Amino acid sequence: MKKNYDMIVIGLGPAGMALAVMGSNMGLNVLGIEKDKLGGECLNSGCIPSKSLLKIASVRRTIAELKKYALEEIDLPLPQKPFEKVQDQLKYINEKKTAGMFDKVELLLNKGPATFVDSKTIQVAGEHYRANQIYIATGTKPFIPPIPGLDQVPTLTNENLFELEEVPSSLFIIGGGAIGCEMAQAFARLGTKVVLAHMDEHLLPMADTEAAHLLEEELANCGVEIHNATSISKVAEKNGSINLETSAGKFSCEKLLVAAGRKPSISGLELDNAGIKYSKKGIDVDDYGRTNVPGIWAVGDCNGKALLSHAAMHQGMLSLMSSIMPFLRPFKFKYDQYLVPWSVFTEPEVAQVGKTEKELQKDGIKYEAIKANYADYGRTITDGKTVGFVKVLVSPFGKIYGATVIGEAAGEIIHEYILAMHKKIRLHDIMLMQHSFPTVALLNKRVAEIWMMKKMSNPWLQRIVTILFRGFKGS
Ligand SMILES: Cc1cc2nc3c(=O)[nH]c(=O)nc-3n(C[C@H](O)[C@H](O)[C@H](O)COP(=O)(O)OP(=O)(O)OC[C@H]3O[C@@H](n4cnc5c(N)ncnc54)[C@H](O)[C@@H]3O)c2cc1C
Ligand SMILES: NC(=O)c1ccc[n+]([C@@H]2O[C@H](COP(=O)([O-])OP(=O)(O)OC[C@H]3O[C@@H](n4cnc5c(N)ncnc54)[C@H](O)[C@@H]3O)[C@@H](O)[C@H]2O)c1
Repeated sequence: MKKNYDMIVIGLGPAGMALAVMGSNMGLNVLGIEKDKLGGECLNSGCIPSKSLLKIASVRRTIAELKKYALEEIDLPLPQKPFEKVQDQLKYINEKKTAGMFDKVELLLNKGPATFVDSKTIQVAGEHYRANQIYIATGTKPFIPPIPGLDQVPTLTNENLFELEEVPSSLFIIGGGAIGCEMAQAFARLGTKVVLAHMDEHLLPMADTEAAHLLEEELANCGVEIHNATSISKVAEKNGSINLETSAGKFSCEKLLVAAGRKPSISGLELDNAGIKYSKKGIDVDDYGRTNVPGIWAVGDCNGKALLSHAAMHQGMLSLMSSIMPFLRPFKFKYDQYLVPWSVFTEPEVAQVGKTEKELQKDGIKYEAIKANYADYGRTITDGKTVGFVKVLVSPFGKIYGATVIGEAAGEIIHEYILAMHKKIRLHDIMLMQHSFPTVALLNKRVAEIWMMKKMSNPWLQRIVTILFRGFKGS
């Protein structure tokens, strides 16, 4: 028997959740299909467990630094089943928070993967379901690089990392992206000897180079051994240890974490049955998230446009709006009309919006880089958080091309620049806006003041100011 719906959503991570919950709240008849757990990778094996582990590790680090805060030093506590704590938190969020959002959605949870029968029909566990609009939101899986021997040894990825029973004595991480950096710091702070190696020139390959170098220094201060621009030629297991041969030397470790990027999770969907086009990068979509087949959309990480939860949710919202409107042109539903910021939750945090210096140089755009340092501000000094800077890339007239923040609360204060760039607010507007003192966000105003003061150091401007000032005083 076929069942008919207004919309079917395949995969209930951030993208699918946004679609299913918003659609059902608009009164549509929605079927949500999830082969595993509600919340997808983000909630179950990505953003949330990684932040939970980072928090435990950060508290341990604070205890190790008690002397810095004029407090008596105490023995550093050993981790007490941190992964159980992480799993308890996931269970709480899943059962008490996420599940309640789906009360108006018909759910097929844990009944098996969805596969396409044709462009309007989906099959789950032998049953057929139909809808005129079908949204694929199946996310990604860890990419395992083709390194000889890697497929013969036990590896950790984000899919099993947070289910460990014990904190390992040593961990080798392949990958210096967001996952590699966050987990390197978390495990090092929990007492693991961590070595991180990756192919790129610096950590967080997409980041501002200066911020990446500062992060590298800070991770090294936590005890992480980092090898940039390193290739790994062989991996093998012997007597319970994993041995690696790399261009930076030979290494041996108890556990090996692979965090070398992602691949789209589309195998098993039988996309060919519906004639949907895809590549290694993901399902092909246009600017609105539409596949080549009318009525079928691919939203979130599975289309390979941006591998971030907030982008996945945003795409879900935009694609749903696009499905409602008969004419798309006048509405701002194109994905690329919106900036995609990102934050990495190490200490110091790293956050970015817009272009980096490298990108502006490549595009031949002239810019000024204005920086305010955390080390020069009373609040960050009293907090003991002096590592970091706010860097804004700006045109001579204050147009903001991009901003990088590295330091305490970077992921929070970057939002001022996201809004500024989104609404075309210039740097002098930020200077003229009062910021509450002594918040970390006041560093954003300080950057704008530094920019303005730099302008005022021009001898011609100084002459004009002097004439005007004296002239008015005299009148
Ligand atoms: C360790 C780690 C930390 C991260 N931290 C952050 C962070 O701090 N901030 C951030 O923005 N992003 C972070 N990310 C990225 C973030 O998790 C993803 O961008 C986000 O989860 C993508 O959402 P999505 O809805 O597109 O897909 P997913 O969350 O991957 O959800 C896809 C869902 O589809 C289901 N599915 C797949 N195939 C089928 C099928 N055939 N039938 C039914 N169901 C199916 C899957 O089971 C899954 O539940 C992190 C990722 C990792 C791995
Ligand atoms: N805080 C966050 O927003 C956050 C946190 C974690 C993950 N994520 C998302 O998850 C995605 C995946 O993260 P990731 O860290 O796995 O990947 P990534 O794409 O960010 O980085 C990949 C890393 O793996 C290295 N690498 C790839 N192949 C290699 C090889 N053969 N040998 C050695 N090194 C190799 C690269 O040099 C690079 O350092 C990211 O795109 C990110 O958007 C976001």
